[in-house]
Amino acid sequence: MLMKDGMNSRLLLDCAKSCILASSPVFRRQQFLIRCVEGSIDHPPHSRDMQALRSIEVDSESVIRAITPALDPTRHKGQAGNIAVIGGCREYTGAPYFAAISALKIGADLSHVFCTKNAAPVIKSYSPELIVHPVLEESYSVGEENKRSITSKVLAEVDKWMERFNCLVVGPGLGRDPFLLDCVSELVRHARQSNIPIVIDGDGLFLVTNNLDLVRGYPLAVLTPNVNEYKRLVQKVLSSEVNDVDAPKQLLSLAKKIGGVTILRKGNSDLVSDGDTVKSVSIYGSPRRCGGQGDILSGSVAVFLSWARQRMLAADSNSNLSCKNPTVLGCVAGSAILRKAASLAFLKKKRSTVTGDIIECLGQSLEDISPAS
Ligand SMILES: NC(=O)C1=CN([C@@H]2O[C@H](COP(=O)(O)OP(=O)(O)OC[C@H]3O[C@@H](n4cnc5c(N)ncnc54)[C@H](OP(=O)(O)O)[C@@H]3O)[C@@H](O)[C@H]2O)[C@@H](O)CC1
Ligand SMILES: Nc1ncnc2c1ncn2[C@@H]1O[C@H](COP(=O)(O)OP(=O)(O)OP(=O)(O)O)[C@@H](O)[C@H]1O
Ligand SMILES: [Mg+2]
Repeated sequence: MLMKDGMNSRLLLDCAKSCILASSPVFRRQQFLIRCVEGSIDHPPHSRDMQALRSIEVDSESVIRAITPALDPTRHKGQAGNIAVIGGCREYTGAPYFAAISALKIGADLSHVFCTKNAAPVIKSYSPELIVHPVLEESYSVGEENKRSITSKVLAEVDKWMERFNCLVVGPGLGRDPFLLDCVSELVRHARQSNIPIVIDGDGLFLVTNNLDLVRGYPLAVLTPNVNEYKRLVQKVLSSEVNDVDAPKQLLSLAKKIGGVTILRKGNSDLVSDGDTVKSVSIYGSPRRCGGQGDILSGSVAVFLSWARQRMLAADSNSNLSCKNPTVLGCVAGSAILRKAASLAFLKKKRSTVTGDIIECLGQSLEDISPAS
């Protein structure tokens, strides 16, 4: 009977399946709430919790349909998105590749990677589709006396391109070398001066958590923390521990405290807040937790954010979406498409599903929601 008041039943069943696969007390509580909403438990004692769960779940498919641009023959290369990933070092070459190729597979026209010199040939060898710039340097390869001139060179190299990018993704596979992170801090400042949206993920969050002024008060910044990264952020900003019982409220105050940046807290349900509103995406994904899914998410968010921004800036924009913040819309759409792709990949590959399999399903998941023609 609770379905009648606007609940999306498929969405709830998706949500329930996801929770069944999880076993922590918090997930069991969510599962219980969903069964209450479905009506399979008669007199739920925590109706306020149920209402909270229902009120923040967003119709992510409508969001995707509203912001995905038509494939218009009058548009030229770059208009559907020109994305740059800043990441890739000695240890990690997979993460920046996953983020950058996902951006292309969602529908961006161009995808760049700015990485360290030795990571570049490896990343290039994964795909000829990516434009790879071997510009970053780590401490071990530079003498103390060269640091300043190398930083200027890196900034000049990236600045040549900066104005063309619709969004930067900073951090997948970036590593934590102090000199490299100093350089990247400067790049973030330059992007901010140029009003370019920035998605901060992975080691970019390590950098930003220790230097919050880089993003504080910048409405075009999106942070996409996983469990560890979120814990560090909460400890640093709120001087408290993660509160799983009142997760939306804590996320809201965290985003507010950093001056209205948008935060996508990844987990069983993905929660999104810009300090003003909280949305959740709980559609069924996959029980496989292979590394790299967060990288797909960051590349996807970058593209959808760019599309949402274009749509919101368009003079004829008359979308009736309840939320108009393009960073929130980008996060919701990115989360939903990753989850759909993960679910499709798991149907085919089961326990052997890896990140590449999910990337292969990105196109189909978007096509199912917003057909190309
Ligand atoms: N195929 C690939 O190339 C993939 C690469 N990936 C890339 O990996 C990077 C880290 O991301 P992740 O998700 O492993 O970080 P997270 O859960 O905070 O850490 C787990 C534990 O490890 C530790 N730790 C991490 N980095 C450290 C470092 N540099 N040096 C020392 N310690 C470090 C950390 O310790 P703590 O931070 O608590 O001190 C925690 O205990 C990031 O760039 C990501 O994009 C992933 O995207 C997956 C696919
Ligand atoms: N417990 C979970 N149950 C269901 N889905 C989850 C769970 N945790 C994460 N996910 C899904 O996986 C996506 C990536 O989250 P994850 O926590 O794996 O990021 P990450 O650790 O940054 O990944 P990466 O390995 O790329 O760095 C989330 O957006 C969400 O859709
Ligand atoms: Mg990650």
